[in-house]
Amino acid sequence: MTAVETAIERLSLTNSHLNQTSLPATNLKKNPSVLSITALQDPYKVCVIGSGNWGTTIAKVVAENTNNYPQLFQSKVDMWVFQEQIDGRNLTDIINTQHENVKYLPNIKLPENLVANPSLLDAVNDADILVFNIPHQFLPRIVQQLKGNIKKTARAISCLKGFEVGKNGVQLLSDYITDQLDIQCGALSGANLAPEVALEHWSETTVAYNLPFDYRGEGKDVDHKVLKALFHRPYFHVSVIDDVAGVSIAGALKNVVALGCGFVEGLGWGNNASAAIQRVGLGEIIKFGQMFFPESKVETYYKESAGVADLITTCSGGRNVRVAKMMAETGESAEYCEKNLLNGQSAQGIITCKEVYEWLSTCDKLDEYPLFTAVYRIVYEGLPMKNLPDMIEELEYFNFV
Ligand SMILES: NC(=O)c1ccc[n+]([C@@H]2O[C@H](COP(=O)([O-])OP(=O)(O)OC[C@H]3O[C@@H](n4cnc5c(N)ncnc54)[C@H](O)[C@@H]3O)[C@@H](O)[C@H]2O)c1
Ligand SMILES: O=P(O)(O)OC[C@H](O)CO
Repeated sequence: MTAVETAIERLSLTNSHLNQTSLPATNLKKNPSVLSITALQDPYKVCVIGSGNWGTTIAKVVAENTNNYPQLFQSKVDMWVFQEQIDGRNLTDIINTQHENVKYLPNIKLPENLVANPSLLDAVNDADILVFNIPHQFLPRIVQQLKGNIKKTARAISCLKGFEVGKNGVQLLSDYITDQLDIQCGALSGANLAPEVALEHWSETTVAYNLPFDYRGEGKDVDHKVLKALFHRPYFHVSVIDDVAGVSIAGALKNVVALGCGFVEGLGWGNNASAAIQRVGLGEIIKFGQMFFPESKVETYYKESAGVADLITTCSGGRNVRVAKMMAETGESAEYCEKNLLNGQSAQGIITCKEVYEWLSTCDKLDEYPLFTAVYRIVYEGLPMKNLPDMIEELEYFNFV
């Protein structure tokens, strides 16, 4: 036997288990763990505020689970819909009869216990859990309407990706909801392109929530187990953690990085350039978290779906990258491309890069965030995209003496 034949035989022996097809399943995967959870006398009523591409998708996820766990949740889920007319019919009527959101999530069958409601105050009436899911530019007006009209004991989860920048400086949207409505609010974010989740293609997400000081105890209040039951599906795997800041920062800022990736993609520069933008972007995301939200944990950015996984998926196929690519290919403005490409949906990076720029400018920190600054200047000041490498790199030149 030659040395090569010996090596091949050894390799095939070592790998022989790979050819076995009859191994018991328990040898291939971890035993599933079981969460024990207290059944409730008054199951929680859940309301989803928003009905866009992600709003409708997460409402579908939630309604499937409220149907599954009658010990925990009332089956009916109200989804507040910003009313609009589609071919002369109310969008809410179409959703409630066809069980499909024909404008924002076409061709996806919605559960019948998901009810579209055009009245915000009626939808939130008596709700114990509020799931916020709207483009964040509309949040201030919505919380104004909710003030004094929600249950005092309600808890909330924000699925929004963005910041509130105002007189309180830069704020997480979950903190803004807590401040405005005096209810505890966590965050859900992950590598979750809505069309894929809606088709029930497997993905992961991260839910972050802290028990409030007035936590009423297990079986009486929302906790990590309740949130897992509300959001986890066989195709949508949920990890529940405490780091609300890390989850929210990563979710908001990856949209700015995705615009940068869209620019280089539209210029035809390929995958290497996109990877370079993501590398610099991840660094600026982590630095932003450590500088302005020191309670956020660095490990969230690389361990959780809300971190680098969301950055990768958004920069591969999200709406922000598509809008920026069209800007590069056509020379049109961000607003024009968003309007013409997205049929009423939003690319949140366009607003977020402005908010971040204003905040960094206030803090005199623009120099430390060259990518975020460059993206803003390209979108709002028309700087040439082809200068992006120079804008984000500290080049060292040779000086011959
Ligand atoms: N789409 C995704 O893949 C995805 C995934 C994860 C997270 N998110 C985040 O979820 C949030 C919501 O995104 P989306 O995809 O559900 O929304 P979207 O981008 O589809 O926006 C459309 C929604 O905005 C609503 N709207 C329009 N004008 C309004 C007004 N004046 N007042 C209130 N609502 C109005 C529309 O009715 C519709 O429900 C964003 O922060 C987004 O970043 C989106
Ligand atoms: O389509 P985008 O760019 O808004 O990104 C969608 C999600 O945030 C991806 O997780």
